[in-house]
Amino acid sequence: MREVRLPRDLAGLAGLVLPGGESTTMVRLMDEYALWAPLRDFHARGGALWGTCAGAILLAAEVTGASPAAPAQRSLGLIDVTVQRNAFGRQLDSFTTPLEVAGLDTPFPAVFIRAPVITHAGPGVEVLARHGGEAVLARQGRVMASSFHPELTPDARLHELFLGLLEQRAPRVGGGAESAPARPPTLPGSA
Ligand SMILES: NC(=O)CC[C@H](N)C(=O)O
Repeated sequence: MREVRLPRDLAGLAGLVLPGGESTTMVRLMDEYALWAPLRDFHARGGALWGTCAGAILLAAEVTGASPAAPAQRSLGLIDVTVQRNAFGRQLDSFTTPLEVAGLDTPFPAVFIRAPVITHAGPGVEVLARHGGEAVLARQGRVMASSFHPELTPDARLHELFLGLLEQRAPRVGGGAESAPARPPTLPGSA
């Protein structure tokens, strides 16, 4: 596992998690570090992607603001969904809830932090969970999008689901682990 900040960091990876944060800032950083084409190429070459919260916003085909007045935002278009940002209100309206997820026997503890919802899913998209009627977890092929933050709970079932996508569908991208640059292990960052 390694942090990906620059296009070259993608070499040798089979999957990529786009974390939560602030998607407007992340769009600017993707411009700054020229990540748009390499990320699309990573997907086209068989890489699996999972976006959580702001990461899900980045993967969506279309992004809308919480109000019609909010400006539209560019996105990668790697999963055929429309995502509405900040759909549950402000930071103070963040919450945790047990979520029924298709394929899991017991509810998943889902942490929503100023989270988006999926307002439209195309025909190729499987909606795996809803909260209050709104889609909050979806998958299309080897791309997953979750409104919530599975990394903030000890429950690893969605991580397992993602790893399953790598094993089943994604050959290693960019020449295999052996040819990836050697790096010291990194601790998870605060982003
Ligand atoms: N927890 C998060 O990732 C919040 C996402 C943030 N509200 C955004 O629109 O980008």
